[in-house]
Amino acid sequence: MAPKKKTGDEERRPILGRFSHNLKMGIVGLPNVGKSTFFNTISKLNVAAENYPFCTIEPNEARVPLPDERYDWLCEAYKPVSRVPAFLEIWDIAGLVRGAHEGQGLGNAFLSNIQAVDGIYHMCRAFEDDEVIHVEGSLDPVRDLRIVADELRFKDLERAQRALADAQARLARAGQQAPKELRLEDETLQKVIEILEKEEKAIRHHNWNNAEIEILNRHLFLTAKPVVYLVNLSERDYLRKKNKWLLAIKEYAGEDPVIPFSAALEAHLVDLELNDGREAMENYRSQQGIHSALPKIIRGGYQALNLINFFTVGADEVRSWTIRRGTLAPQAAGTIHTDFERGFICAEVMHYDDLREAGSESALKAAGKYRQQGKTYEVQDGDILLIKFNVTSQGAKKKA
Ligand SMILES: Nc1ncnc2c1ncn2[C@@H]1O[C@H](COP(=O)(O)OP(=O)(O)OP(=O)(O)O)[C@@H](O)[C@H]1O
Ligand SMILES: [Mg+2]
Repeated sequence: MAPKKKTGDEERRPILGRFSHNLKMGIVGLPNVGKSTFFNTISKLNVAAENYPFCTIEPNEARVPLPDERYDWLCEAYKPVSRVPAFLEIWDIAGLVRGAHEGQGLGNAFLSNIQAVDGIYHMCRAFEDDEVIHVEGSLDPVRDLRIVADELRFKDLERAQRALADAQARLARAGQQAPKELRLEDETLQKVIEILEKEEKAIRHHNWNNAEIEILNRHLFLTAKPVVYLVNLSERDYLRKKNKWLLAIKEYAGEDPVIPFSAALEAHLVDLELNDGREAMENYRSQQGIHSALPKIIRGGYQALNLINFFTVGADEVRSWTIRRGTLAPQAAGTIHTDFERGFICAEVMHYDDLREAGSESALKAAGKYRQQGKTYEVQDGDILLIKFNVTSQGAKKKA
């Protein structure tokens, strides 16, 4: 069977956002909705995931292991000396209030934190608790989601207007000689303003063409970032899978994913694991019929950022690597080591699904599913790679 080939230009559509393999999610929402409770819980997952020695990077930055049964299976199959899962980086961001774009609350400092992340966990509060103060005075998650979304939109509008003024000044100076690029920038920014101001829509919800996406990626607007909605429920509502706001929240979210969870319950489970051990926690969980929402939340963030995994396997190490969807084999190899990219010759590729089906590497090879791929191969989620490279004969000379 011919391998899935992806070389045509039509398929290499640019993605909105920064091109990097090191993308971050930020937790955003009104004050007191449960952001830090959630953040502290996921930070502890690092401690709970015994075999990686940490950790919160900064008090408000955490690297969370990606739950992935493919990785677990590979570790079981190869029984390597060392195992390194993939991680998702998550930032806790202080609560935003109405008027932030005009400097209310932490205002611009808050917004620049959002500027630094690539995707947003937009958290809202759907739990009743008279002891926890609500900044807006009453419980209404859809109103709260709108407040935050509007602040981001207003900030984008302000930036787009400034960028447009700048582009138009350059256009005027260039006169007849204005390059096509500059005209396109002008048109795209006008469209951005129309969408934000007239349609009151987020930039990510418009269907942009490739040239426009490239321009937007120079600005990295806040409402262009992917959003995953996290609905923080009471333990009771989460367990009975009922909450009166959920339907309206889903309606508001449209195509963006919505994940109901309970920060209080997740905190409880992680503490149980840290105090009494994993087994005790798992026992409690299965007795009570509780499913943690954390794996879904972490994978949801990963998907929103368009991140995928490839693996390297062997007796020494099984490791899961993170790349952005659309990455070609040499650049994927470069995440392992820059020499691998510089001296890339080819990649030997088997897919996790094929390995799982065949049962062993030799059976997979016998079935003709072990392939050699060149520089134009787009790495697929679940590929297992062995990189062939030669630094001395290639890159080193080229560099000289
Ligand atoms: N699902 C829940 N059910 C009940 N109480 C909760 C739930 N989630 C969080 N809380 C409580 O809500 C309060 C506020 O939570 P937290 O400090 O995490 O909010 P925050 O969003 O980080 O606020 P800030 O923006 O001010 O930093 C805490 O007392 C926390 O215990
Ligand atoms: Mg907080």
